[in-house]
Amino acid sequence: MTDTVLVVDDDLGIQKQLKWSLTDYDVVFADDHTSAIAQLRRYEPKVVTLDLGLPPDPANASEGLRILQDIISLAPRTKVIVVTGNNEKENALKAINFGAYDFYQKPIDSDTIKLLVYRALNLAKLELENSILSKVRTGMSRIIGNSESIQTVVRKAEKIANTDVSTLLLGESGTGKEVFARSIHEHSPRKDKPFVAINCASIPENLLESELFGYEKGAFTGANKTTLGKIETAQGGTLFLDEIGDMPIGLQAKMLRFLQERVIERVGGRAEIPVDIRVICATHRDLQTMVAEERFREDLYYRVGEIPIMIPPLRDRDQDIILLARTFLNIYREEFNAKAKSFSESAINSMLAHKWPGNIREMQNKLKSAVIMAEGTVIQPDDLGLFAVDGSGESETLNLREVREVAESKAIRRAYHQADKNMSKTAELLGVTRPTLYSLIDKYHLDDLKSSA
Ligand SMILES: Nc1ncnc2c1ncn2[C@@H]1O[C@H](COP(=O)(O)OP(=O)(O)OP(=O)(O)O)[C@@H](O)[C@H]1O
Repeated sequence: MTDTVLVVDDDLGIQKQLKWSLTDYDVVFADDHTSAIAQLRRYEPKVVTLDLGLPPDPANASEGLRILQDIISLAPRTKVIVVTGNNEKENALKAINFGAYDFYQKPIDSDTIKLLVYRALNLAKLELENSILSKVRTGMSRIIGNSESIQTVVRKAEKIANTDVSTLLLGESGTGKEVFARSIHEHSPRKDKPFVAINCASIPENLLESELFGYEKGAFTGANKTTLGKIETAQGGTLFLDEIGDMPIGLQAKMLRFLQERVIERVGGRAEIPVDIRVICATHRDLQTMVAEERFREDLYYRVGEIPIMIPPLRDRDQDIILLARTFLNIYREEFNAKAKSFSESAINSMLAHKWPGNIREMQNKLKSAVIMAEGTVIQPDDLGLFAVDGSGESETLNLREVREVAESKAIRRAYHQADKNMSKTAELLGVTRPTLYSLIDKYHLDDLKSSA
């Protein structure tokens, strides 16, 4: 089948020229926003050439950039080659920043454009193949993210999915611990059996035992019938104990026995009931410190954490921030039938600069309200409740103290990752002493750097 190339240009002469140059392809045309989007939907071209100077604003690039953003948000895999006039380098760079594949300047040279289209098409095909392959290969499709940090964790999770070792998922709130637990279950031999989740922090202490272990009729006032606990209902499958660090110390001994001997007794019962389940635990607490402070049993700590997995915070996942934001934008746009379709450059920069203390859950909340609140089709930093920042990640504020804080925090974070989280090396890279580094970390509340030091 011949590949289709969409040419968006209002100049008939150029349309003709491109048609003659691109004889190996089916070339279809559009000359404004509406027809461009209609052709995109109809032909789903892998490659688009787009003139930036289009009506109603042919002298500027605004309409072209708007079309570009819409193409990228509707069909992110499309390779858009932007055509600009002379001396429009700034717009060309802007376009690349918005996700254009490449640009070239008029006048059009037949051989150059042929080569560009050929290469763009090859790349688009390769990416498509790769994405199909990687879906088959990794399968953990619930987990969105291409960054090295998240892919490393996915690979670990895939390896342990086939085993029955107890896994302890560590990470800040909202980083996706439950998503990982479910994915591990779905990729394990237990996948056709139940996945049962219980949050130890959300159930009052006096109820947690019966919730987990079940109870016999008459075990306590109100126990009218024998009731299975979460552990028994997970029989054959996986039990996910979220916020294990919040388990009362009194219950930890009973938990340990269940994990060691794989038998339980219901509350008020005597019979030992054998259970065959995989256990995955999670916590955002520092269990090692809790062990040192005798708030968490050491033997239980080793039992639940045979293999600990650290899920990185969102701020350490590079471009995944944008990938996730685009994904949630598409989901919420459909859910709320809203018109917001893309992000302004400043919104993208502000998301990349934000620390995301609430991680992916915070991003979901911010995007939901931005999609609902945005006035136009393009989401601005304001809609997200974020400060506008420019391309270098610097805050637009003129307050020198804030400017310094943003710049220094960013440099510290970069050095820290470049130094592989080694504090001495980080200090060296920054040209400060270790004590100075620690005091800056305190001053700017970069707490996550401190805890993993
Ligand atoms: N990589 C990801 N791709 C897509 N969605 C994700 C990803 N990680 C998390 N989410 C979504 O983010 C939300 C929070 O994830 P989840 O509940 O798993 O986090 P958590 O670490 O268990 O949080 P908490 O510690 O507060 O319980 C969920 O709606 C989840 O679907």
